[in-house]
Amino acid sequence: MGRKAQFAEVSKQKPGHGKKTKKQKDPVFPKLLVNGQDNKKLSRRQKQRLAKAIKKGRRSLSNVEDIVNTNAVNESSSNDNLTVLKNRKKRKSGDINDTLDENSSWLKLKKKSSLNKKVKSSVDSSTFDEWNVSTIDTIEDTINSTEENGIDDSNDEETFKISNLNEIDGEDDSDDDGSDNEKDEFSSDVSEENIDEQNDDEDLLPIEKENRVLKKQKKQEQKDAQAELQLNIDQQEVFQFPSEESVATLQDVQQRMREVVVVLSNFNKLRDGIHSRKDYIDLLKKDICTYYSYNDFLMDKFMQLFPLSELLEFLEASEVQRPLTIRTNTLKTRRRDLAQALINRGVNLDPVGKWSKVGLVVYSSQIPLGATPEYLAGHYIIQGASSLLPVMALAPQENERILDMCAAPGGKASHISAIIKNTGILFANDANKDRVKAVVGNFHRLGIVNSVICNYDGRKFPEVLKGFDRVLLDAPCTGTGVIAKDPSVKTSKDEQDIQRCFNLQRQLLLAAIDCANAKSTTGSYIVYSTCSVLPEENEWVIDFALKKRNVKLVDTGLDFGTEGFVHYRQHRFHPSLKLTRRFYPHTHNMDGFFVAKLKKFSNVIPKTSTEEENDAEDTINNERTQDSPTNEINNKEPIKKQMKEISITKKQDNIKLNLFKNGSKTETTSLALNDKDNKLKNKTLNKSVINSPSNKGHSLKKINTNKSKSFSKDVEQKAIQKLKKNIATKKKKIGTLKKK
Ligand SMILES: C[S@@+](CC[C@H](N)C(=O)[O-])C[C@H]1O[C@@H](n2cnc3c(N)ncnc32)[C@H](O)[C@@H]1O
Repeated sequence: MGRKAQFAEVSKQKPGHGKKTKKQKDPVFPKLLVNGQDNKKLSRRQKQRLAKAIKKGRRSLSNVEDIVNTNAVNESSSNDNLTVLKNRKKRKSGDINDTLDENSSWLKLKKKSSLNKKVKSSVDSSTFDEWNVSTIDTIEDTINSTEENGIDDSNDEETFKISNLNEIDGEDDSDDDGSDNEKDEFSSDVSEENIDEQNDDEDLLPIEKENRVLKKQKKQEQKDAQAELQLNIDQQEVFQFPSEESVATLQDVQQRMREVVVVLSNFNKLRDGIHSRKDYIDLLKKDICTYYSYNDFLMDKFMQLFPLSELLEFLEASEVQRPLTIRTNTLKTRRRDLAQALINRGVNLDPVGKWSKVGLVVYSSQIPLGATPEYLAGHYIIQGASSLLPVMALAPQENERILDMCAAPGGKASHISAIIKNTGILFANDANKDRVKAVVGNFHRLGIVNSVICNYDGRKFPEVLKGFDRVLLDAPCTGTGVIAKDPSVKTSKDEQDIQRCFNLQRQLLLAAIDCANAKSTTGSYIVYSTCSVLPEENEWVIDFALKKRNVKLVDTGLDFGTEGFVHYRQHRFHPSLKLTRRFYPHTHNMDGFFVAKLKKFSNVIPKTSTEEENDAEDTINNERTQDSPTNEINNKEPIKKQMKEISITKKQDNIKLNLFKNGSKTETTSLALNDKDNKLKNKTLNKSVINSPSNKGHSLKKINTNKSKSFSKDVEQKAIQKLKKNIATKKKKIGTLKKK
């Protein structure tokens, strides 16, 4: 039964009836079995499998011995094997001619192929027994000599022996045809590896596979680094400015961005001599906007905020979503138990960092994290790592009265409740009715029972309720720190949005301060936070509050993050602003965030500021206030004009004297130096102190000559005259100093 081997030469296969007979050839047995000869050459795959199998020690010793025997070489005894090994070593060291061993009659090595070297090196470093090593070499040498000497396969005995080995191994060669043999080259290490890996992959544990992937990545990184190095070398040549007509692909744009950054980093040396620094910066800005899809306005803002190299890092990080994090609800479970429960469900997670005891970072999950039984039971809430920071800074205490002024959807508010263990009372407020519903849902799920959820405009909250021990203001903002989450920010923001935001933020912050009780025995702290990286929405707002209320900045208690700005471009903020904290996606691997902690030391609201607050409220309808940051930052014309009106002296003697002259004399507002000898001013001009960091010991008092009814016209005139005199003397002094 079955098909019979055709020992006679059959030139053509006869077509049969069935499918099998059409496809399958008659079995062919090695010719050696018939007449001791075989002209079948080994395919590359066969050779690889052979070498690998031996290397792995898969083949039994006897099989290999058989092969060696059939090679007609006297290597059956262990002594002989030793000899082969010795010869191999000698060949390596060049002590003997490659063909001086007993195989010299057929083993003629001219040069070693890459595979040969590769297998040898890997075998050398392995722990396989020496016998196998020598055998591999012998066989590989056979392969190489066969190929490289171009020995006629049909007459070659050893070739048969290797093919024989394949048959012993029982491997199916049906996929190896003649064309395979023609392509038989051992030149590409990479393809070798790939094939090796494919074969090996089946045997590997998942962790080993991951390790392999990591190694691959490392290799790729090395290659990239090399390419970058080359790029840097190339960039030593002068960068060619693109012509206006030239059309660039996205790749060209990316390359050009890097090149321009390099030129700008060493401008004098690397510039082309034709274009100015501004030309380069403009080109870079244009390219960045094209590449990352930002509008000009926001890119200007970021370019003012970050040095160029950091800017690219920030933009790159803003393209990638931050790792998903969850917060353990300690009202219901412990982090360890939650982690274990989620791991059991196939979630791959870790603690978020040493700085948090409740955060877990989730690398991968086989189930949606918003639908696990643990989630539904309220054991955790999905919350960005940076969202934990403001509540940590607030450090709420049990039994306190706490207000979260902008609470929806309730992530931070529920964190507060968990920390104070459902004691005291938490007011969770939000102006948006629909979003308040989310607070209700979350609080139910998380088991929060100490809260009052309300729906007021935060600016009006002091009229509703005051006297809180702590207030959290997680203010609405432009969201420039969370671009990865909401890429629409890239193109949707303009100057008006920022202005609208910081006006609202300033008013909300003043209201939050007014809600706090300075006489609280446990607190009287206000934490202000935003997910924006723009100073207009952060330092600027805090600086404003420092001037308008009896508050001071205190340490946030967060031991990481970068310090807030004290200087930003031409602007100077109160020095204590370095106590605030900034977080960036590119440096802290979390959303861009800002956190400031204020302590209220008096419930008295400085009187003069009410008028300005009203002014600020007016600006919510898109009017610009005098100290509007965007006004000063973006509109260079008003700054110059203002400077001309205000600036009288600067720096040299560390005193700033400012005089406002807006139109007619009746509108005049003046700022005068509060010198000790200036009794006139001390007596009459007891208005709010302006906390300018540049005052350095001198306080400036504000005189509103028009509105102040407390002093006579006479005193008013005297004050102005004395002030003018002072200014003249200062000017003179400065003039002489400058001359010197
Ligand atoms: C950044 S979100 C707050 C996120 C919240 N703290 C949390 O952790 O889940 C800002 C919130 O401020 C609210 N909001 C905007 N204007 C407000 C106002 N005038 N008074 C109170 N809340 C306001 C928005 O509805 C929004 O829910």
